[in-house]
Amino acid sequence: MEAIVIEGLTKKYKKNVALDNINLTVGQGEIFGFIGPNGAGKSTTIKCLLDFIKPTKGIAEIYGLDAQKDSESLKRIIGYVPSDVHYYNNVTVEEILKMTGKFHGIHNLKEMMAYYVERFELEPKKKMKELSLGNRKKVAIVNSLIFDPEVLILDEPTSGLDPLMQHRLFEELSYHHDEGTTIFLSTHNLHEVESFCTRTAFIRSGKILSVEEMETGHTPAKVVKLTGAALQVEALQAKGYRVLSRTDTDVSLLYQDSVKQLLTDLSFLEIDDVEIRNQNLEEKFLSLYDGGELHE
Ligand SMILES: Nc1ncnc2c1ncn2[C@@H]1O[C@H](COP(=O)(O)OP(=O)(O)OP(=O)(O)O)[C@@H](O)[C@H]1O
Repeated sequence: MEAIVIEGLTKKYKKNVALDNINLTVGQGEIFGFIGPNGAGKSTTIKCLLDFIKPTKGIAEIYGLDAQKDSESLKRIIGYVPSDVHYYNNVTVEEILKMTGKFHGIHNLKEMMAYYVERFELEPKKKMKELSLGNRKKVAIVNSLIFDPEVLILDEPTSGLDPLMQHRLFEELSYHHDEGTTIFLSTHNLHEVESFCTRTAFIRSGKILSVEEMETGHTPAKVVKLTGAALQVEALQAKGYRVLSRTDTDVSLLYQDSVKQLLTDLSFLEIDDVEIRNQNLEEKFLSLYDGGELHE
């Protein structure tokens, strides 16, 4: 069964189309990255999944349950970390975790609280209003992990965390993923996506531009830099190579096919030097976000 299914999801705020007919599926046990520039529609998608807002059109389902109609049941299986953490000012960290423990019927709450308080260096007696941004984020993280959710929906979970806490968070996420939790991770951090996610959707202006496999085994595009006095690359362009940059003596090309074919194609050129490397996610990200259309 798919863990998350989104079909034709659309959200309009008057004339502003925040989500434009998006389709996505996330498999059970996946770590799915969700990445896009500011205002792309990431939080809107998440808010529809959690029934915080009603979509204008379309369907969002989690484990076969409708995000809107079955939101009460879904709250029992989804752990959520918001991008901005707001709790009542006067409640303490301990009180929040106890409420979560009661709601989810955590039998070993005391033990779990002691574990997570130590892992994330929380001060249980502190009131929320006394906490810094990063410490409030840590409370939300612990609150989402403590009941072993079936699905974790994380909206920029590392923003505000110091590097040690970011590392601890990913250790905990790996543990929960190994236990079978499906993770939906919205982030601006390309490194997190590259090193942690199995697949990633790129969203811009409310539209899904592309969904990429992140796992090893996937052959990334190659960036091929050629040096030579009289480089004739028109034949390569006709074969689908894309010119990324060009000077009198250098040409950088983007190529996505077999390495054997690449070497054959290059053997017909007068080249002084060649450098071949994999396109990294940052370049992929920029090529997807730069300009009005998806470049391929
Ligand atoms: N309550 C609202 N009223 C009107 N427009 C809204 C509202 N909430 C979001 N939007 C608009 O919807 C679009 C998507 O916003 P959203 O918050 O989903 O983006 P995001 O990808 O999460 O951005 P960021 O990375 O900056 O958090 C934006 O154009 C935003 O201005």
